[in-house]
Amino acid sequence: MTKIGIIGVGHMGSAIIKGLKKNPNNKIITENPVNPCVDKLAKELDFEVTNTILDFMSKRPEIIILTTPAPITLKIAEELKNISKDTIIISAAAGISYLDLKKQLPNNAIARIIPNTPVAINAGTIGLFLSSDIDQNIQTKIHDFLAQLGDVIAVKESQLSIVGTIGGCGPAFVDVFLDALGDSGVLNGLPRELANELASSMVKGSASLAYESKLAPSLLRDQVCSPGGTTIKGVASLEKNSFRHAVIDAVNAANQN
Ligand SMILES: NC(=O)C1=CN([C@@H]2O[C@H](COP(=O)(O)OP(=O)(O)OC[C@H]3O[C@@H](n4cnc5c(N)ncnc54)[C@H](OP(=O)(O)O)[C@@H]3O)[C@@H](O)[C@H]2O)C=CC1
Ligand SMILES: O=C(O)[C@@H]1CCC=N1
Repeated sequence: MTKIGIIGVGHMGSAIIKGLKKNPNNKIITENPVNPCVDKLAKELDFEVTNTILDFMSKRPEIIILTTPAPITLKIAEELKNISKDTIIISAAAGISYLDLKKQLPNNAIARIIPNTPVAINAGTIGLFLSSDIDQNIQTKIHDFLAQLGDVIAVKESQLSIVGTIGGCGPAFVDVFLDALGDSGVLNGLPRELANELASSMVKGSASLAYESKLAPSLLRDQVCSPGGTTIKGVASLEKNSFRHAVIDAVNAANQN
């Protein structure tokens, strides 16, 4: 049994809990200000809730994941200063540096991650930064622990921001695309539910083909565009409307910390 502590049961914290609960060997203890929604979720998913850091620390979690709003994450880290030095700390707070976290918790192994909401179904993309001063066995333990939530992409800390923007913010950009695809189905007479199912199934399959084949997206696109056919007309329309530039611009806008 691994005792995992989650501080901050909001959107990201909840998604991580859902993913971790698939493994019966994970025992989840959380800390969050009193919130009936968190208590309701705790009943549904069967995890423990505490409302103070002191109470939380008394449960002796082996691994702590910080999914609190970025601006208060260092304050939370400071409140954890009496935690056992063997406790592994994993911060999901975007933009909070390793050195700043290390100043608060100098004796603990600390990892920075940028996960994404698909961790809820163990299909996440998790950008990971591990400092080279962390013992190799602990690095492996952290990597293996996170792998139960999805694909772990280990990078330098300087790369974590863009990795987090594409991997962490990306689901929202894909959701905008899915929503627009659904609208186009409804515009052409499909019921909304069917249109949304069609759109998400198509994106799931296209992403899996790109991921598994490792072919460049431009080659996969060429395989769909029959000469003089319908798809190339749609692709030309996307180009006319600066679709690719809009995507690049969205990532750059989100990546400005
Ligand atoms: N959402 C995402 O997809 C991703 C988020 N992240 C990171 O995760 C973190 C949380 O984001 P997100 O889940 O979206 O935000 P939410 O606002 O949904 O969740 C934040 C949670 O933290 C709780 N909280 C606030 N203050 C405290 C405190 N003092 N002690 C304990 N818990 C507290 C809030 O409680 P309450 O509201 O009940 O008061 C809330 O449940 C951020 O640092 C963000 O950068 C990283 C990658 C992806
Ligand atoms: O919107 C945010 O700030 C967080 C970080 C990555 C995804 N969500």
